[in-house]
Amino acid sequence: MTSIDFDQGLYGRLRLQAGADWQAYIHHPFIQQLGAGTLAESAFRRYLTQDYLFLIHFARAYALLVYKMRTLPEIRAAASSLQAIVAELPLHVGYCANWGLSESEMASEAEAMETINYTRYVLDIGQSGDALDLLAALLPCVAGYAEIGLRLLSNPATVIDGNPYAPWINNYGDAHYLHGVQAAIDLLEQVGDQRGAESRFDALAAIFTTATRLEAAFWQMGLNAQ
Ligand SMILES: Cc1ncc(CN)c(N)n1
Repeated sequence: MTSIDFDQGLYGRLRLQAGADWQAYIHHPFIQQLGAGTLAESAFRRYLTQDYLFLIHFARAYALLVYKMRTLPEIRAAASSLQAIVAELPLHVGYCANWGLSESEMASEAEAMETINYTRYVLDIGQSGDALDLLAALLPCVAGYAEIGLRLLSNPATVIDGNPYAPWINNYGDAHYLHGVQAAIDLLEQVGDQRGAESRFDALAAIFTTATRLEAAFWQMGLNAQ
C-alpha cells in the first residue's frame, strides 16, 4: 500500500473539522526542517527521547482500547494497532544507540510536560469515555504520521540522500506502517457506525482536535531544544 484516502468517512470529517490545527500539525516547521535535513540534532534528539516515553504510554492507551472492545475481531484489530505502536520503538532505540544513549537511559529520562499532557489526556479520555471517544483521541497520532510520511516522500524538496532523518521519514511512509494505519482508520469507521458517531460528532471532534493540538505542541517541544 502506498496511499491512504485521508478525506473519507468519519476520519475524513474529523480531520477536516480540525482545520487550521490539523494544518499546523502536519506542516509544522519541525517537519519541514526534518524533510530538508536541516533540523538541529539537539531538536531531533529531544523529540525522539521524549517520543520513546510517549510511545510507552500510548501503548498503554491502546491496551485500554483492547479492553474496551466487544468482539473478537475488534480485539484483534486493536491488539494489532497496539503491536504497531510497540514496533516503532526500534527506530528510536537505533537512533539513540548512535548517540551513545542506552535504552535504559532513555527509559529513565524525565518526561517533558508536553509528553505528560498528551499521553495522560489520551488515557483520561479512554478511562472516562468509551472506545469511540478513545479512538478519536488516538487517530491524530496514528494517521497523522502516515500523512506526514507520505507528504515528505512525495515532496521533491525532501532530501533523502545524506539526510540523517531519512530512516525516520522512510519509517512513516513505509507500506507496512501505512497498512496498519488503514486498519486503524477502518476500526474507527466500524466502531463509529456501531456507537452513534453521527449524533456524537461534535464531542468526538473536540477530542480529535485537542489531540491534534497536543501533536503540534510535541513538535514544538523538539524545536525549543535547539
Ligand atoms: C507524538 C507522536 N505522534 C505520533 C506518532 C506515530 N505513532 C509518534 N511516534 N509520536
